[in-house]
Amino acid sequence: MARQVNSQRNQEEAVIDLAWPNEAWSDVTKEIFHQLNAGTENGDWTRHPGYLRTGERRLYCRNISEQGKGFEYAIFINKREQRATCVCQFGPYLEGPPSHVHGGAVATMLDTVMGTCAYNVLEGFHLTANLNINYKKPVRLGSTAIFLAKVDKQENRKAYLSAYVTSADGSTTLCDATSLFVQLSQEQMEKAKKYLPQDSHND
Ligand SMILES: CCCCC/C=C\C/C=C\C/C=C\C/C=C\CCCC(=O)SCCNC(=O)CCNC(=O)[C@H](O)C(C)(C)COP(=O)(O)OP(=O)(O)OC[C@H]1O[C@@H](n2cnc3c(N)ncnc32)[C@H](O)[C@@H]1OP(=O)(O)O
Repeated sequence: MARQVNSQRNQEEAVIDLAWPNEAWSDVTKEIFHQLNAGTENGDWTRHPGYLRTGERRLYCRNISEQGKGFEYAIFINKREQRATCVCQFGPYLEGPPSHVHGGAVATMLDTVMGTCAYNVLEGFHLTANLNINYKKPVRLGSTAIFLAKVDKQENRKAYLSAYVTSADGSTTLCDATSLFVQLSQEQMEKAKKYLPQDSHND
């Protein structure tokens, strides 16, 4: 269920944590969510809240407010292992090839899962400098996929990540990807400060 989280910044703007099962989630999506969420019990994994802001700005992959029509997902982070795992169900508004998911929608989730991984396990803020994707199999619209991302190496401000996407049962690799995220310099952070939410809700 979505959880209302009041944002100190702007009372009329509700900040709702959508990274929870809702009635649009299939049994498969819910089952995988509960398996991943079980990993948070011993503290190895944490669930990354997925905020829907009801103001004029929205995180792109949280912008379709009709439940189940867009990206339905939750991301879990393992800080010590520098990894992230995401369960994602692709709604009917994400169509590319008939009855299959648009490659840009899959790219969005790859960018988001690797970006969220970098954001949670590395120091500072990183932006995507490069994203390479190999699309191995088409993804059926309405299906559930699992995204697994990790930090492979860091060189100064550069962080190299890789990810792959599997079918819900893990038997089929749908995509694999690599990316380069670059940490914002002090000077860039100074300029970026005005864009960062004042409260703790950075997602
Ligand atoms: C606006 C500020 C916001 C701050 C908050 C940001 C993130 C955290 C927030 C939320 C996270 C939560 C959830 C995540 C969800 C979604 C976010 C996903 C992430 C994105 O969706 S984010 C948007 C798309 N992204 C951009 O909008 C970036 C545009 N771009 C730039 O802003 C600059 O391009 C930058 C900063 C990347 C680098 O610029 P720069 O001037 O600071 O650094 P420089 O160019 O010197 O590069 C340093 C070293 O990286 C090497 N390098 C650079 N680019 C390369 C490439 N393409 N291939 C190979 N190597 C490359 C150089 O070769 C050099 O290497 P070396 O040091 O070895 O010489």
